[in-house]
Amino acid sequence: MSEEYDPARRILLTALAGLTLANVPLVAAASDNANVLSNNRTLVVFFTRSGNTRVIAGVIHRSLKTDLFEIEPAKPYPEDYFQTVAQAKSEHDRGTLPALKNTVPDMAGYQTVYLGFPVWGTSVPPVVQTFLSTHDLAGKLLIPFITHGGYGKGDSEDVLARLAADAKREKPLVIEGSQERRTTETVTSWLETVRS
Ligand SMILES: Cc1cc2nc3c(=O)[nH]c(=O)nc-3n(C[C@H](O)[C@H](O)[C@H](O)COP(=O)(O)O)c2cc1C
Repeated sequence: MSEEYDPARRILLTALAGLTLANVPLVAAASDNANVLSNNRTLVVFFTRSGNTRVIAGVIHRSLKTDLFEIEPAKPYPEDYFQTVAQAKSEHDRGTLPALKNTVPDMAGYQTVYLGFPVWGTSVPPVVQTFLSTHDLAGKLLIPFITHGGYGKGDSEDVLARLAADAKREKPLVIEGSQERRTTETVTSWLETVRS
């Protein structure tokens, strides 16, 4: 899995900075119909680690008044960035698809699905592949939004074509996001200076 970053690249999503989804209703979490909104035949599904994809999901969710579902693994990824990269690489190399914490209760009720994820190892993260393998998107309009750390969407569209073969697919939004690797390395170096 390639995970080399160019430190000169700009951090994107600054225009969207400050937007969070802290209080939005999630399909999986909603038990009081809080997620029943005016455009409830459209679902925004997303996976995120460091938050970039969540910001975009939130913009779509609020703009279109859709339902919202966060893909989460049953066993969370490590908090440490480098351990997560190692685990993701191992899953990728072995073809492991981690189990989901939750599934969408009524996928049949949605006509349009926006699907957002970060590029991991030049591909679709394994847990997003689990989502695609366990939800029937046949006949639905699938609109991907993909964030990456400067190296583009990789083979994401091929994976979507394979795992959602019977969905109608829209051209994805592909957008560069900030790199947790660079942030981690910068902060770690800074900590060394303030500690001494
Ligand atoms: C495990 C892992 C693998 C990654 N692999 C790539 C990659 O192959 N190419 C790339 O451009 N960025 C890669 N990135 C960076 C993310 O795609 C990028 O920072 C993304 O915007 C993060 O989205 P998020 O904040 O929603 O998690 C990787 C990040 C992680 C954690």
